[in-house]
Amino acid sequence: MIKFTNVDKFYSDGNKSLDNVNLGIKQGEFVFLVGHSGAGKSTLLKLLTREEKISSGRLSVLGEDITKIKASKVHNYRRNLGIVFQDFRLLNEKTVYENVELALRVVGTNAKEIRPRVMEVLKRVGIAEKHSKYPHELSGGESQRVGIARAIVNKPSIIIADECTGNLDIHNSIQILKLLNEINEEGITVIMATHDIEILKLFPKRVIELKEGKIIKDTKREKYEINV
Ligand SMILES: Nc1ncnc2c1ncn2[C@@H]1O[C@H](COP(=O)(O)OP(=O)(O)OP(=O)(O)O)[C@@H](O)[C@H]1O
Repeated sequence: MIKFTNVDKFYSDGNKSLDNVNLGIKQGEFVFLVGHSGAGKSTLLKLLTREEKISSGRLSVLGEDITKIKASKVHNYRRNLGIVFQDFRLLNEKTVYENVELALRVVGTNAKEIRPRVMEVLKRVGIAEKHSKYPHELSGGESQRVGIARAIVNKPSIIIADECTGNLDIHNSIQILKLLNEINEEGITVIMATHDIEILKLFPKRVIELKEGKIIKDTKREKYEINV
């Protein structure tokens, strides 16, 4: 359902960030993307979210050639995605409830459905009792739970997470990974870029390693041999 075929990505300064990437990810897989800083992890994720466009090759997601989507229609495509950020990106002047609610409002959800869906998803991530708090009143782990609630409230097919545990301690990172794992077990594809070696050890998943824009390893081994 995600297929990169001979994908290159050059930025406007001529920097080649992805070099002939060939990669298939099936619906329901959980994939870690690893590699040194500058290896191309964020670039690969940005191609999937259509924040950036490929320079050559082909990229299809959910059966659609996403390079052909017009800029004015990209928001429709993104409804299939739940995006989780390292720095949470919550709106500071909105409560937990309102941050999640907004994701439903922007896609025109029926007003009657909104409250039950927001509360259900806040319960799902274990943060329902904090629904009226503001982001500055939350810990990092709590903030990321809200980030995940916002990402899943529209029932996406794919979760894209760029270093989503990068600002958390190991305890909170594990809690967030457990949550992503549960979400994945419901059939949602999870693609997560990480530098977090402890997480890779604890959650044996497919690991794709990038180096200088190329995939140099793609493994489903129980224990990934860490050299990042
Ligand atoms: N907007 C941009 N314009 C020009 N070059 C860029 C841009 N974004 C990234 N790059 C370059 O592309 C390469 C890959 O960067 P990318 O951010 O994808 O790496 P990364 O593996 O995610 O790194 P990190 O782990 O530090 O986040 C790097 O050489 C980077 O300098």
